[in-house]
Amino acid sequence: MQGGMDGNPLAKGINPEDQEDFFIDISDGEEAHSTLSITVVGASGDLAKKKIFPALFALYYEDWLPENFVIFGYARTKLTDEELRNTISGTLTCRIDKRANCEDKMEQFLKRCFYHSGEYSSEEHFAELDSKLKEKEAGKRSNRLFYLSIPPNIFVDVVRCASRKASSAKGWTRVIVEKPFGRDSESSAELTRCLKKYLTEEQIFRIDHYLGKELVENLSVLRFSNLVFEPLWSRNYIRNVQFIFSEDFGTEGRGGYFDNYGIIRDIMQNHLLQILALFAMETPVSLDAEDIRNEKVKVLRSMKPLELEDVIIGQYKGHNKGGRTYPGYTDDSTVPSNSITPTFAAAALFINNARWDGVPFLMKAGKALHRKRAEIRVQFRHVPGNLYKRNFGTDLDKATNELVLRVQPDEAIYLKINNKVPGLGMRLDRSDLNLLYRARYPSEIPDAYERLLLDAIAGERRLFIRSDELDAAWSLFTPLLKELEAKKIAPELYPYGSRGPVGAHYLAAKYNVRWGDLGGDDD
Ligand SMILES: NC(=O)C1=CN([C@@H]2O[C@H](COP(=O)(O)OP(=O)(O)OC[C@H]3O[C@@H](n4cnc5c(N)ncnc54)[C@H](OP(=O)(O)O)[C@@H]3O)[C@@H](O)[C@H]2O)C=CC1
Ligand SMILES: O=C1O[C@H](COP(=O)(O)O)[C@@H](O)[C@H](O)[C@H]1O
Repeated sequence: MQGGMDGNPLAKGINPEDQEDFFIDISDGEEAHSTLSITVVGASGDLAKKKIFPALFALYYEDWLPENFVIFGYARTKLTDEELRNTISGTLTCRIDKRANCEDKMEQFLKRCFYHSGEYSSEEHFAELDSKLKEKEAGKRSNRLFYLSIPPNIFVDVVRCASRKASSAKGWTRVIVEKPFGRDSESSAELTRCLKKYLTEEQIFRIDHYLGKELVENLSVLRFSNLVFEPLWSRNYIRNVQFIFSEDFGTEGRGGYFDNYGIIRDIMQNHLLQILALFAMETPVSLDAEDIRNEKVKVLRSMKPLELEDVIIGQYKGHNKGGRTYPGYTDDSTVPSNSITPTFAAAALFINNARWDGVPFLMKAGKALHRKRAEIRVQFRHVPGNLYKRNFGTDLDKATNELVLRVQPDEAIYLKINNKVPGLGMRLDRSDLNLLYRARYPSEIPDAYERLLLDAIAGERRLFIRSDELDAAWSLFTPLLKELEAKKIAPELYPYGSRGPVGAHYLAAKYNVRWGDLGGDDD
């Protein structure tokens, strides 16, 4: 395997118009003689329909894909090429939908989409796929990307078959692996060991789609390119940092998967921890993938593994509201009725290094809560000897600055500041300096999967998880997960659509923290 197209046009700030040149320049001058084949394994599934095909179409629509490309769907379900195309065009909803010529572009895109039905552990079926790929590649140098959008228990079978029978003979072969990467340190290490029998680390692209979200990508820009923020980024000025994920729906349809994992593995150990590592890392030597990932690993290794006392867990229960019945987690037919799997968790984490000593990093993640939201909240310390102290009464917390990065929905960055209310008196007000993306930037925000697919095609690994990062992440959570399971700790129940278990408030209060998303002025 070798990387032909190194560097990401997006990351390097290259305009879409210059993109053809970009690919030609760095892919050894053979664009016209090379092809890109993308095989979506598990093409009949939910993620493929919801995210992967729409992202590929958006990339095609905006001319980010190279001139010669084909897309194959692979799964056991028997489908014709036409049926796959109908599924793609029928279910496709993405940001491009309302653009000019969308239908024509879709028609052209669908002509590049094909399907092969096969078993996941059959080398013979992957050899058949290889023949079809070769036919489309027509003797050109071929780069092949496999996207494993399948349950993890079949990752290794697919990688074995694909690497033995369908890897590229003349170009690179890369594999995007969806989460979950194991259930704990041991199973994750075993998965990595098995994958590495067939692939090098450079060929494995472990995806965490939160790293592809616009605001997460912007986190480093905000910090490292603004003098007003970088000097404040430490225990000297920051009192606590909060990483919050909430969904206003339950496990609907994914209960079978979810019950085996729970919210800590589903959201905290990966999405929230990855954001935390990006937030807290030291300045990397450069923007190179290895330099960034080196710094993230250092942060993760500086953290104290979670203990039971640092965590509270919850599970949503059914209830009636406004004449509507909301199901509880265990009402889901794919979930055991006595399940104690957490659908909510809050945790306090600490980084034992000079920059962050003593600063609580709080995480909160839950399903079936009162709203859908993902955000990073940075609460700053009090102003020492604040001249206006008496204007805030006894509640000094109301006078502290807070920086909020709203990852979704309605992306925004805002800073809560104290301001004088205009008028003759001296009344202070907490106001927002607000950068609301939809007001500032007219263009739609690309979906995370677009960015990540493009990165994988370009061989840019910055936003993918390296195996040592994964080990470090699991080391933090594995002892806690084992203890929760061994002791069969029952989650605190919370009503579907509520703000979650009260325990989350007590946990925060233990560290003198208030959740910024609840009870505040932007709640
Ligand atoms: N859906 C989502 O929102 C998200 C999903 N993911 C991850 O992405 C991957 C794909 O997710 P999703 O599309 O929801 O998964 P699905 O359960 O829809 O599975 C994808 C395809 O895999 C095949 N499959 C399913 N179960 C089995 C099985 N037990 N044995 C063999 N094949 C099976 C089916 O295809 P066929 O029967 O045709 O072979 C199915 O269409 C998973 O690893 C998931 O954890 C990650 C983030 C979000
Ligand atoms: O990885 C996952 O993410 C989704 C939430 O993703 P988002 O981009 O819609 O915020 C979550 O619903 C799912 O449980 C989890 O596996």
